[in-house]
Amino acid sequence: MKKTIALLPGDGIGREVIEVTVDVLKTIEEHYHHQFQFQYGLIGGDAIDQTGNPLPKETIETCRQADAVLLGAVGGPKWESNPVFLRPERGLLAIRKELDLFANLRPIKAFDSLLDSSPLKPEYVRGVDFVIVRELTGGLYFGKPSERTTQDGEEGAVDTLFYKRSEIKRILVSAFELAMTRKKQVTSVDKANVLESSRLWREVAEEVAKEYPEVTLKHMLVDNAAMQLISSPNQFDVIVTENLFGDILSDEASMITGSLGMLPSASLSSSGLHLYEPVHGSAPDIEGKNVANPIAAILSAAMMLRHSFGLEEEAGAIENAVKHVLGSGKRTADLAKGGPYVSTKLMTEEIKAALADDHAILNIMEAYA
Ligand SMILES: NC(=O)C1=CN([C@@H]2O[C@H](COP(=O)(O)OP(=O)(O)OC[C@H]3O[C@@H](n4cnc5c(N)ncnc54)[C@H](O)[C@@H]3O)[C@@H](O)[C@H]2O)C=CC1
Ligand SMILES: CC(C)CC(=O)C(=O)O
Ligand SMILES: [Mg+2]
Repeated sequence: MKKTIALLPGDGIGREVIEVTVDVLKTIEEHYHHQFQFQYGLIGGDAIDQTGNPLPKETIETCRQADAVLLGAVGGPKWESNPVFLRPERGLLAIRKELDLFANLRPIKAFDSLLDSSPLKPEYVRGVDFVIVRELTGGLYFGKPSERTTQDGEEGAVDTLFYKRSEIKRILVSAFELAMTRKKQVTSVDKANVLESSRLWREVAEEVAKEYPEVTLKHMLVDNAAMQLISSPNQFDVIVTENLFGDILSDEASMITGSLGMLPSASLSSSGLHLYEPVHGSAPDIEGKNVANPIAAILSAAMMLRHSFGLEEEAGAIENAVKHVLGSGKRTADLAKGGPYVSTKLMTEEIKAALADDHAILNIMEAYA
């Protein structure tokens, strides 16, 4: 299979994890006889430095001409004093809007071998397998006005949380469709006791639920949801929520798996061009040290192979390789709890070796079938 992949490494550890993820994809290419063409694009602080724009139009063009997009992360202290329109994060928000990537799927799946890496008790973590479906192109991050203002003669600031009915409906439909392929349980998270946007969200959720009689819909207030994620994460199948709540809850939920460095994601659009990105940011505190956990990015690439290219076997092979390496006790620093750990590059080499072994075994089985 021939596919073009747009690569947007971005800043900080985004560059480090994309570099090694490309190595993993090249291993897949070699073993399964595919041809992946990689086209690089600038985004974030890197793009500001080189072009003065956090999302140059050439980057959008590169993405549009690709079959899928793989992104690292953006941001960092170097650009923190930039005016708001020149912040690296603007590039990320802009690409999400530009490509209409409204549905961000963030799977939270606990690996048995990492039960000890989570701060939660193993009995809470074992078997956890749910997906947060985060609305990605609306809500507070895109609301207008978003500015400094004056009220009662005093300086203040305003951000706006606005959702159109159609925006709420399409993300809920995505969540219900996903639930139909899983345990058929949707938990819709909102703050309907306070926010009008949440009351509209609930209304639309009830309407969409009528189209999916096999799916159970539960509403949960976001503060309660934050607590339930820690106290009984096993109750969840599909969580659907608006942009800001999803952002916060998914970082919290990552600790069930042991680290933020474990969570992959897929940002989906109705156009068929999707973007895949680890949930974490550019992690300036560990940048350049070869200690970042590459698994979130590598599993994002697996999601890309499955969702964008239909390469189920290849995606499964990456996931199995990750499982195997973690099962053999290899840990990056974030998972090691002060114990011995391997570098970003070594972890990737282990995953590539497991992929090669897995493939060799498959070849032997085929030969004797
Ligand atoms: N998707 C994106 O591009 C995102 C960008 N950001 C940006 O990243 C910058 C840093 O933000 P933070 O709040 O520090 O969040 P962050 O997600 O970059 O890091 C939070 C903590 O998790 C650790 N961490 C994150 N990913 C890791 C990995 N793969 N392996 C090991 N440890 C990992 C970091 O070392 C840090 O201690 C900011 O400029 C922020 O705006 C933040 C989140 C998402
Ligand atoms: C710039 C932020 C919205 C990025 C982030 O935290 C995320 O998408 O998870
Ligand atoms: Mg976030």
